[in-house]
Amino acid sequence: MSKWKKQYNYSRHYKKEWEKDFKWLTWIDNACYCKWCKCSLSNIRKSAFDQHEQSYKHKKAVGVIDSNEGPEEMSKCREQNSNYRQYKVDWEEQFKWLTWMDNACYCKWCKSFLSNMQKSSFELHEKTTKHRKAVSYKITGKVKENTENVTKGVKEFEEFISTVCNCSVLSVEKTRNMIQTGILTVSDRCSKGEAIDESGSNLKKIIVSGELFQGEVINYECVPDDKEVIKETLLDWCEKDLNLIITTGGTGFAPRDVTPEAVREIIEKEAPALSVQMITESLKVTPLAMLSRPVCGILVRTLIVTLPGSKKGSEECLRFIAPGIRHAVDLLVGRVSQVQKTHAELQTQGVAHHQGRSDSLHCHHKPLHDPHHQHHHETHHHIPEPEHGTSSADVSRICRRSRKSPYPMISVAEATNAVISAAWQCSTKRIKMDSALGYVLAEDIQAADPLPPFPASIKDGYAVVANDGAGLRKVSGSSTAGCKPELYSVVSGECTRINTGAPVPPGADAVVQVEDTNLLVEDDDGRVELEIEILKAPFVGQDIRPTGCDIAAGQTILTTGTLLGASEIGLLATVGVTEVLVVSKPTVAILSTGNELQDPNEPLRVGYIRDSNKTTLIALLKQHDFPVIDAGIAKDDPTSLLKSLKSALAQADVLVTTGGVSMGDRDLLRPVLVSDFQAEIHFAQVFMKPGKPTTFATCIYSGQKKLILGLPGNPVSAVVTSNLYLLPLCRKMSGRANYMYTCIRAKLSAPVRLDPRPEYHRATLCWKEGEDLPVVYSTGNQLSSRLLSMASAQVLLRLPPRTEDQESLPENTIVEALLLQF
Ligand SMILES: Nc1nc2c(c(=O)[nH]1)N[C@H]1C(S)=C(S)[C@@H](COP(=O)(O)OP(=O)(O)OC[C@H]3O[C@@H](n4cnc5c(N)ncnc54)[C@H](O)[C@@H]3O)O[C@H]1N2
Ligand code: MOO
Repeated sequence: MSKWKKQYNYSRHYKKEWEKDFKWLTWIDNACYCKWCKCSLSNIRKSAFDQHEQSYKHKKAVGVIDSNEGPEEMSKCREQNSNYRQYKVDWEEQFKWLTWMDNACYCKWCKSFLSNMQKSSFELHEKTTKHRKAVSYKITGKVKENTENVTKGVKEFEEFISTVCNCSVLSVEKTRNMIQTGILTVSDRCSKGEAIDESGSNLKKIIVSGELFQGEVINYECVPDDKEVIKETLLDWCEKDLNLIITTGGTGFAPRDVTPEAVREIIEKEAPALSVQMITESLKVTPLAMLSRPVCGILVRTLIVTLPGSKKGSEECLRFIAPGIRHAVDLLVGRVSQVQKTHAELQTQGVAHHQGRSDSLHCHHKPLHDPHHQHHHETHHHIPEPEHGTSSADVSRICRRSRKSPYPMISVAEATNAVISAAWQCSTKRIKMDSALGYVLAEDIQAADPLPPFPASIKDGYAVVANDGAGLRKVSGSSTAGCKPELYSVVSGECTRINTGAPVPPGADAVVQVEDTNLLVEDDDGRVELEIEILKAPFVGQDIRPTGCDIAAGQTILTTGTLLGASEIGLLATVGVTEVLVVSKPTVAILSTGNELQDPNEPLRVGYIRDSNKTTLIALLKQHDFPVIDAGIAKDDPTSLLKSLKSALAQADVLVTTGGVSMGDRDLLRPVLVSDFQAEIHFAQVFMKPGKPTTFATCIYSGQKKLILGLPGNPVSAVVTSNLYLLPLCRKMSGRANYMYTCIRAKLSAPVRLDPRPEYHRATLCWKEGEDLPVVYSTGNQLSSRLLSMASAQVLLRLPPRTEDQESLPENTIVEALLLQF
């Protein structure tokens, strides 16, 4: 047996023993309790155990339970306890998969917390996509971490996975969207071994092949036609959060056919259209399909479908419903991005023909949805929303809150990538040229007519016939800007006075600037030039802009994706395009959170501070030309937060909150987003200063995708993280190709001490005579609360984290500086 498997079984065995024999401690959620006196133990270190055993409360509780047995039981407990501790040491030494920190047990591979150490939760965890993804991620070497065990155990672990989980190690790509499936064959004969389960194994083969959808078979069992056994098995599998359960058998008219009845008793919602699809299609194959009684439905997040018992019938029925399975599962588990992708595909591709895989909603008969089904902004699917006014987030058990953030700490690059990847480009709209400044063009613009529309003079002077050379000219008229080009024509020996931009008259083929002429004859009162002398022989075309020399008729002057600045708007005016199609900008709502906050317009109350974050961020967005909504101040209680979030989400594409994202018992943003909005938290800890607890989540609200940036409450943290994440996000959504900030290199004017986290240090910028690079000056104390350090800052210096070898950077070090104004 492989080492992994041995360790695995060892742990199982140990836990069983522990649960059976050990009377003193127990685990609920991720906390350890004393069974006697029900005290929670903050950690499971020896010192804490010893101390607890000596406590009056514990001794009394032991005595109360059984005054005679108490002391004896206590010493048994002590013995068990020390065995347990020894076990833990051995366990940690040998078992590489799980580890303990404080009072929680977590998986070393994927860093997930395991809420308890019961067999079922371990097994369940091993099969999660997250865990297996992490394992395969490390094994395939995509992440270079300190994975001593991994490199040692690649082979062993592969073997372990294939033995224990009954499947092979999967690549990251493959595991991402796997539909975790259970196949339950319902047959008296197969369950007794009197017949071979061909249907179940055939379904398993089809699913594993990935031919229909990306699926993996987590459970595969054969049970008799016994309603209670079927129900029990299904309930057990649903508890493991399988995405899909397929039963085969027991759906007919035979007296013992009870699968539909069993399923109907446990599902919360029926999915009759799946049954209709199976029946409709099966009837085309055989009239006997009228005797099948499929029932499909949902229990929590698991879809259960009942297929007929025959190999052929079950395979056919699975194929009939396969096109809807992926989307159904995405909806059930709230895989927001996937749901939106499908909606977007439906919109853009319409009805495609089914070829091979059915892992999409494009089926060969007809679209499963109305072809008018819109992209996520107009989707009709109902992803659960908080319908009630009271938050369902339970934040009452303060003592048991996680003492370590359950979210992994990620780098700024990873965080940026997560935010940017979640962004979509806003829809397009036609707007007036005058309001188009700062928008991105969503169409090419062509010039309808040439510029100049006629040959125009480049100089103030005289339009002449070049061939006449230098010498005397009779002045026959004048062409001023705005006059009709054909007004005068020029013949040999004559010339016309002309101004810059005026049309060159017919006959003339050169312009001589006034500086290259002399006046010879004028009329009596000096108002009219009669004759002039050309001092230098002109050449053909001299000082004339030919028709269309700036812009040709039909020329594309601006292309899709161009950011409309002043000159671009000017070009629109030039060609007379006064309305343009542009990419809309996202609407951002800003919500402050905190009981201590008050409106800055009101006199300061005792215990309060003025809310500055909202004002700062609204100004920042205005400065960058993004529409912004003031979503007010939410109190630090789940229901107030829920109300404010609902109102803000109803109005905005992007919601920015400040405060309430750290580790305090009043930091409620994440619990409320998860419990009430089924939001997906993409990250909640970033390795940076300031901005460590920056949180990014997405959810569907009123059928529309929403992006939520939960920024830290500290005023500097909020504005720094806005520059790093919010502005690039808004630019990306507005269709800007260059959505990131600009960085330059600059020299430190003084030494700077490094922070343990990569720091975004506020500084001013100045060019010094003779320096090759600009020099930067720190704005002083960099406390995250000190907005003054941000006030005059022009750049954020990206400083590396402190290491043992490098505690500070000396003067003149060249550092990267992120420009705040560009
Ligand atoms: N145990 C831990 N505590 C903290 C950690 C940690 O990792 N473990 N992280 C610290 C860091 S870093 C930051 S940053 C802050 C972020 O905290 P929150 O985002 O939860 O924000 P609050 O606690 O609500 O407020 C922090 C600070 O900012 C003031 N504030 C909040 N909102 C505003 C506003 N709109 N205008 C002006 N000032 C505001 C608030 O009064 C607090 O002083 O957490 C650390 N703690
Ligand atoms: O990460 Mo916090 O933003 O340093 O103060």
